[in-house]
Amino acid sequence: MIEVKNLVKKYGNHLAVDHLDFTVEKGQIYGFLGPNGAGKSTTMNIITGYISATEGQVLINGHDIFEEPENAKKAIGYLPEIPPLYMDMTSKEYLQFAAELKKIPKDQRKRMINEVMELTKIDSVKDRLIKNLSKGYRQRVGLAQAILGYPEIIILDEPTVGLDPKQIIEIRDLIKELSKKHTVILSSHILSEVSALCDHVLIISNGKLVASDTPEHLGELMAGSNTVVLTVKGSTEKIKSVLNSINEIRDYQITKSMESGSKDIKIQMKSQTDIREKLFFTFAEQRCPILMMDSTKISLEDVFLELTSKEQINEEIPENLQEEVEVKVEEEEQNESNL
Ligand SMILES: Nc1ncnc2c1ncn2[C@@H]1O[C@H](COP(=O)(O)OP(=O)(O)OP(=O)(O)O)[C@@H](O)[C@H]1O
Repeated sequence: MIEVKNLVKKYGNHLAVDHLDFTVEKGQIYGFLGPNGAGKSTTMNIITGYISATEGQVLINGHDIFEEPENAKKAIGYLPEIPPLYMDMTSKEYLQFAAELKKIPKDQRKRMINEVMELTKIDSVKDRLIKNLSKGYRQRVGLAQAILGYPEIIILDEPTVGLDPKQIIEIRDLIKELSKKHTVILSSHILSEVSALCDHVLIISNGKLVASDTPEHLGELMAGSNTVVLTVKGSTEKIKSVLNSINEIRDYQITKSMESGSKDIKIQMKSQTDIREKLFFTFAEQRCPILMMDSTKISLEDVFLELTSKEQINEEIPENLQEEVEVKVEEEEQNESNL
């Protein structure tokens, strides 16, 4: 439905979008997530034909947004970060103007405008000048404009920014409702919003796509997901032999504990299996008492931070760290025995 191929956008020397590739399938809500300045708005502005790309291609239902803009844009309704509203028009006048621009047939305009005003709950302010509307209502007018004509794809840049909690809930409910018939792409830096609303998350950092998956799957896949932390009494050698014998363990780090003769261990599992009982019995067999054990699950917030902080993008890092940590522990043990 939307294919973004090798998309690049440079502002002067600044690379705002760095070779993006992704596909958006029909009938789902996609969350475009990233820190400030990551390139979300730039990407959305390119997909919707607002600005040009430096390199790459965007196909909307097979139509190139740059070469066949009319055909491509027909399928898209867009609410930019700052809705392009005309302050001296009333809400209804603005929607009539938008209907003309969208070339909605005259005999359908009135009905469609009434429907979107009802959907976005702006009926009560339809005759008020936009400049006299609150931010929340202006946002709704922008949204009404985006869904006018029922385009297949609705793209919303930060749709709930500046709204009060009640309005946020209403707009989210509306987005859910829209997703029954439309494909929705929304950008946000509110993680709970993306978690709650989206079927699929695209995480962008420094113009690059760093993850593309369901919110649940992202949590499971990340290092640290389904993590168990323990404090165990025993030598590093014995602890390692126990940990190496458990297949479900993907990765672990051992550090010196505050408790004398003990080690702190952080374990990442390969899957969502609960291995706490197995750990208990295997350490017990080796006569290594577990002094503390706790399991944690990763949130989308952790995934976001991990993926968007430059230092940790490389998945190799945990393994390298593990080696460093192990060497450190061994050195410390050596020092202890020398004393
Ligand atoms: N017209 C422009 N001229 C020069 N640089 C720009 C322009 N528009 C955006 N940028 C820069 O490109 C980068 C990406 O900006 P963009 O607005 O796409 O990010 P964003 O992810 O939408 O951020 P935010 O969440 O803050 O809106 C930023 O570093 C920004 O300063």
